[in-house]
Amino acid sequence: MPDARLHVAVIGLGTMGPGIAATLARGGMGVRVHDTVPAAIERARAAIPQAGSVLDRLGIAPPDSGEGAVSFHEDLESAVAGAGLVIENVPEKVEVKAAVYRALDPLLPAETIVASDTSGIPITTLQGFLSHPERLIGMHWSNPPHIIPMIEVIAGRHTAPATVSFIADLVRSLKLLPVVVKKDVPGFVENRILYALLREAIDLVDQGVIDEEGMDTCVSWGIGYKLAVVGPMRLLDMAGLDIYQSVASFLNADLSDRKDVAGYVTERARAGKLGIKSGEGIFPYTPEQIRELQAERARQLVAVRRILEGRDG
Ligand SMILES: NC(=O)C1=CN([C@@H]2O[C@H](COP(=O)(O)OP(=O)(O)OC[C@H]3O[C@@H](n4cnc5c(N)ncnc54)[C@H](O)[C@@H]3O)[C@@H](O)[C@H]2O)C=CC1
Ligand SMILES: Cc1ncc(C(=O)O)c(C(=O)O)c1O
Repeated sequence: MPDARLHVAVIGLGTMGPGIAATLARGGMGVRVHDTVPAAIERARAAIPQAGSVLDRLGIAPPDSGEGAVSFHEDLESAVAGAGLVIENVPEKVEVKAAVYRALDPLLPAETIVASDTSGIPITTLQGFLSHPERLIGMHWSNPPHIIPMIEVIAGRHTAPATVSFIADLVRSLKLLPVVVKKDVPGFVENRILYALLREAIDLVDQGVIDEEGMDTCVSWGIGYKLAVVGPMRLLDMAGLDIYQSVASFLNADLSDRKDVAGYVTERARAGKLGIKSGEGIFPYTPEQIRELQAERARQLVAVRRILEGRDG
């Protein structure tokens, strides 16, 4: 069972790392953060307290022992020294993660747990790059990680049951929601659902059935809004399995089943249009718009979560 004296190393300080570090520190854990890019470490020095202020608005208080300290490390060795848990948050490329695990191997005792925040690389694949694979596990947070309470916990073929229990208990100790995924399939559960939805959304925009703004309004104020309150399996009962059977009997055959990535995405990515991180993707963003957008999204997500948790409204 993890306790507040646990020291956690967070490796990779891009989109996900700072929010994860802030959440762990608010849980009372000592957190050491590392990135190979000094500028990312410097950005994290501001991003972590910003995430902490959102945790304040969520009403998430530290334990009686107080908030954990966060320290910033340009070298991997000092970041992981004494860590009971290492959370890997480097880019979603097997070779990049493999290089991190090879670098970690000589630095970690055999019992130190390594948790990957991978979006969907099978954990069993990653276990091929780290000694003592029984201590490697998937711990898939969602963006923004300091706000979304659900964390997928995924065992690879070699992950020890005690490792699964440790991570699930740690998530609960943070007052978050662990979901133990029973099979190590690509994309686990959340991203298989999300990527099926995104594939269909992109296809419909690409076909001219709807434009980008209309798509976002349709999904956010329709099914997205409803799914925040009624999960898909309960929704089947709410709509009626007879209705689902009738609609699916003709619709399933018409849904996108493409196996590649749509040109709508690859063309933009090739042009360097990656989204907020590059100032333009599907939509253009000025730095001020990005700040306003991220602040407004945090405000709205906090308000919705407080209502769903029964604390407001
Ligand atoms: N962006 C998202 O919405 C989500 C991403 N994830 C997953 O989390 C992981 C990280 O994703 P992002 O934070 O979005 O990536 P990112 O590209 O924003 O950040 C990755 C960070 O890792 C650093 N890095 C690269 N190689 C490194 C190394 N060898 N050692 C230390 N740091 C290194 C980079 O400098 C960068 O700051 C990926 O596996 C991703 O699939 C999970 C949930 C959501
Ligand atoms: C587009 C996209 N891809 C992956 C993830 C993830 O959860 O890994 C997310 C997310 O919302 O966190 C995402 O939006």
